[in-house]
Order: sequence, then C-alpha cells, then structure tokens
Amino acid sequence: MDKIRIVGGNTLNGTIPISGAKNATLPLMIASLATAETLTLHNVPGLQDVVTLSRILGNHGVDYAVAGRRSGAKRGYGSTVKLTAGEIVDTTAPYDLVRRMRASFWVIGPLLARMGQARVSLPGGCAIGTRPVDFFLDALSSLGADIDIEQGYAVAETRNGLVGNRIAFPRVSVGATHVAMMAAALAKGESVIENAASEPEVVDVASCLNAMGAKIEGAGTRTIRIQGVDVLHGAEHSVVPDRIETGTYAMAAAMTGGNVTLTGTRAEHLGAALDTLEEAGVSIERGADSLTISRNGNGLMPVEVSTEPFPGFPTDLQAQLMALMTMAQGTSTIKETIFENRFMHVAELARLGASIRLDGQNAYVEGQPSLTGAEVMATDLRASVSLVIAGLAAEGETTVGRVYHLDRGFENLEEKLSACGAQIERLAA
Ligand SMILES: CC(=O)N[C@H]1[C@@H](OP(=O)(O)OP(=O)(O)OC[C@H]2O[C@@H](n3ccc(=O)[nH]c3=O)[C@H](O)[C@@H]2O)O[C@H](CO)[C@@H](O)[C@@H]1O
Ligand SMILES: C=C(OP(=O)(O)O)C(=O)O
Repeated sequence: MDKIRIVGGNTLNGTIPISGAKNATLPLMIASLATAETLTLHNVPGLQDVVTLSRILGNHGVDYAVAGRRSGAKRGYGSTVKLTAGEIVDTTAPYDLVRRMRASFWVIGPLLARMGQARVSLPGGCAIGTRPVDFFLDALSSLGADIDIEQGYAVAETRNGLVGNRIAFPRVSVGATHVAMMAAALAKGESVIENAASEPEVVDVASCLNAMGAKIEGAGTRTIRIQGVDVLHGAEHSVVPDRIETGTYAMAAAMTGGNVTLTGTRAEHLGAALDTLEEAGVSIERGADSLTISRNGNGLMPVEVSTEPFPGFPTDLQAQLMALMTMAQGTSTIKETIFENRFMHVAELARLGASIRLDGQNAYVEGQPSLTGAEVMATDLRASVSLVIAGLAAEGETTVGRVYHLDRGFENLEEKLSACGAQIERLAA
C-alpha cells in the first residue's frame, strides 16, 4: 500500500488551483440516470470516488466517456465527462459495488423515478458513524414508493409513478436532500422539501437538474419546492469548486505560515470556516474567485467551534481544524455534532505529540509549540488529510499510511503541496 512521506518544517508559498467538488460531482453523475440523453459535466475532479462511481453507473447501463486533458494530470483523467443512460439495463446496485462508496446508495432516487423500480444494497455504517438511510426511505415512501428491506437491499417500487408530496426531514441530510430532489423532479405534481440541506453542492445539483428541464426552486434555503416534469433531457454543467479542498489547503497554509493563494474557488461557500480561521489569527484576502491565506508570523489563537450543516462549520473540515489547533497558543474546543464517531484522527495526531482530550462530542485540543514527525495512518478521508497538515508542520519525518483514503477525495495532493514548497512525496508500496 502506498504511503505519503512528509518532511515537515517548510512554510507554504505559492498558488494552489482548486478542483471541482467531489461531493457535487458524485450526485451530478448520479443525476445522469434520470435522463436518456447525455449529461456533460465539466470541472470533474480526478478522484478514486469518481472512478468507483463510473463503474457503478456502468453497471446500470450508463455510457461513460472522458474528454479533454486535465492540466498537469499524471493519472490521465480528462476533466470533462459525458454520461449517457440511453437505456437502463439493470436497476440493481449490488452490495459489492455499493459498499465501496456510500454515496452510490443515492442511485435509488433517479432509478426509481425513471424506471419505477430500484433494488439498492444498503450501504451499512462506516468509520465515521452508523449513517442510516431512514430519511431516504421515508422521503421516497412519501412520494408513493413501496419500500421493503430484503436481504440487505432496499427494494423500492411504484406502480403508477411517483406523486409529489411534502417531505419534512427530521434533521438536515445532504444525501437525502439530493435523492428527494431527483425523485421529486420526475414525480407528478408539486413536492415541498422542508428542513432541506442548503449546502452549495445541493444548489449545484439543483441548478444542473434545472438545466435538464426540472423545476426546482429554493435550493440553498431550508425549503425546496419542486414541480414534477414528465422527462428530463441532456445538459451541460460545470461542477462547483471544492469548498472542503479549499478549506483544507487554507488550514495547511495557516499551519505552516507563508502565503498561499487558492484559485478557482468561492469564498462564500466556505461559510463559517473562514470566520473560524480569522478568529484563529489567520489573514484572508477574498478575491472574486480566489482566496489568499497568510499568517504574517502571528501565533495561532485557540477557537471554540461546533460542526453544523451549511453555512455552519463543516464536519468535513473538523479533522483539519483540529490538526491546526494542535499548535495554537491555548486550548480549543471542537464539538462534532453531525457524526457520532468522527474523531479517529485524535489518536493519530497524538502520535505526533498533540495533546487532545475527548469527552463525548467534544474534543479539547491543548496547543503545543511543536509537533514531532511519526508514522501514522487514518481510517477516513478527512482524518488522513489532517495528518498531512500536521506532518507539514511537525519536526522531522512523518509517513501517512492508507493513502487510498486521500485518493478518494484529494486530486494531486502531493503535486499541489510540493508546488508551494512542501517536502512531500508518495512512496509506492
Ligand atoms: C458524498 C457526500 O456528499 N458526503 C457528504 C454528505 O454525507 P451524507 O449525505 O451521507 O451525510 P448526511 O447529511 O446525510 O448526514 C447527516 C446526519 O444525518 C444522519 N442521517 C442521514 C440520513 C438518514 O437517512 N438518516 C440519518 O440519520 C447521518 O447519520 C448524519 O448523522 O454530507 C455530510 C455532512 O455534511 C458530509 O460529511 C459528507 O462528506
Ligand atoms: C464523509 C465524506 O464522504 P462520504 O460521504 O462519501 O463518506 C467526506 O467527503 O468527507
């Protein structure tokens, strides 16, 4: 298994181009199942999750073509993909494919809406929490689907198509909002989604569905109204920039000092994350489509943060913030409210010398003047990158194992960081 080797201590200086958002790309690719015509997506990131999903969609009959050349790409993916689900050949998403990536469960929405049936393996839990799918199933039932759980599969059917209805989520769920939007877009009549997720990725998917002929209003607020249409058609859409990648590199720059400009991104999508960095003493210059991060030799101040749905502080940046706060001048409190088990990075950060105490949903991070390199590994994507951030500032050498987690969600991580002066390389197994 590959590892990432970092020799810490260099400040980061330079420019990092931000890729398209993983968490928008995945539901956008899934939306291709809702039409027989071609959906063309631009600014698609070169990520393992994209490859995995292309295989899952291929199993349903989606023709997946990659066009264009990604600048500086080593791995040969183009950043434009064309997905054509001319004919759905299989409405089953089998366990062996779904278990590789949770978001693949979301195919249940467009498959059911277009084909009147879907049989999708339950995704099961994962390292960060149990992550049930009850909201998805309740939402599809509200739209008139019959749903059974049979031998680990959610089996959904409609005899006469889906019918619009009110869907009120008990708590905000990004995935359930995507699925409800896709299903309601092809239901008869009006649907209203209450307590909807307002994440920028939801807005991006709604705008793509609208370009495909859907009638969706209110995406980006807690109430989304959808007038169902009979069919959706092809469209061309550019994926929104990755706000989590942006926040991650902002924290890496803040951790090491120096001055880094993140290009092709949108400050307004960072929500509370930028406010938190400013509270910590980090300078942020907001450009039209860029952000410049610097610390000007200042020390890092401790912060008190709770993860929340957008526009609150994102859970997907919690591990990275924790890495940053390990070197703050005081004790930070970081509360994780979205997932019940998203603290696996704590024990690994401790291997680098961090002092963190856990108490239920709270982590108390006592800042240290320095960290020391060590061999570490993590069990999920954002936890892994938090170790990279810590390793960039730690004295000496850090190796991060299980690089496949990073490859799920960070395009050209080593290249982007080394272009700014980091000493980081991939060691092939
Ligand atoms: C591919 C993708 O976009 N993944 C993101 C998405 O995950 P995902 O969409 O899976 O996360 P959700 O927003 O659904 O999860 C929020 C909370 O709701 C709970 N829940 C969700 C559905 C359900 O049926 N029942 C239920 O109880 C979850 O267990 C969790 O505690 O949003 C998360 C929260 O911003 C991010 O961390 C993930 O990076
Ligand atoms: C948790 C994440 O992804 P997923 O929902 O695919 O597990 C993530 O992107 O941080």
